[in-house]
Amino acid sequence: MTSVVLSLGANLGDRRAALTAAVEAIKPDKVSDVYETEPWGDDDQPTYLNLTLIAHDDNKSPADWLATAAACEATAGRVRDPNRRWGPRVLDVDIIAAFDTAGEPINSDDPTLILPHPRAHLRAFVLVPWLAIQPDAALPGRGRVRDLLRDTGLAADARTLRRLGPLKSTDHG
Ligand SMILES: Nc1ncnc2c1ncn2[C@@H]1O[C@H](COP(=O)(O)OP(=O)(O)OP(=O)(O)O)[C@@H](O)[C@H]1O
Ligand SMILES: Nc1nc2c(c(=O)[nH]1)N=C(CO)CN2
Repeated sequence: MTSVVLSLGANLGDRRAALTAAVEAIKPDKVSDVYETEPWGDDDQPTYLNLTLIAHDDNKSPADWLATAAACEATAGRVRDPNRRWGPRVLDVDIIAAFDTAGEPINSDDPTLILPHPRAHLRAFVLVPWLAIQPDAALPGRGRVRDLLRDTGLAADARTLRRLGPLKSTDHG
């Protein structure tokens, strides 16, 4: 069995619909509220809706989770622009961390699936929602999420996130 922490983001089209369809497909154990977040890495694009979730599956390997992520992105109609890194997208599903049955982190340096996600510790839009659903969350190799948000340059970024409430809520964009 693996459990995974996934970060979902959308900043094109019906952002909430894309997130909803993915969450329904993934059937997570816990889902954070939705946050509206400023674009990270490439400023010239619309704001994102982001959430973080925790899921488990007795039969899935990390590679199977990556296939699930890709299937959700394809269903949402994601088209990749090979010339633009961190550009806008209808849906992005990143695997932040994976854990085995004993709760031990699964590490990978295979470029098709790097675990834990190599940029997760730089992204308040991943860590703030994660901490909200798991107060003792720890990013393997980086320490407690609570400490990362308090002790690194992320604290300022964290304050720019706008919490919109649960995904199923009908208010907001
Ligand atoms: N932990 C991971 N989660 C998701 N994809 C990963 C991971 N590690 C490596 N990849 C690979 O990265 C490739 C590019 O992913 P993607 O286009 O979503 O990157 P990105 O979201 O633009 O940037 P970033 O990787 O910084 O989030 C994927 O096809 C996948 O094979
Ligand atoms: N706020 C925000 N910025 C991003 C996001 C995202 O999900 N949210 N995803 C990116 C590609 O991984 C690039 N930048």
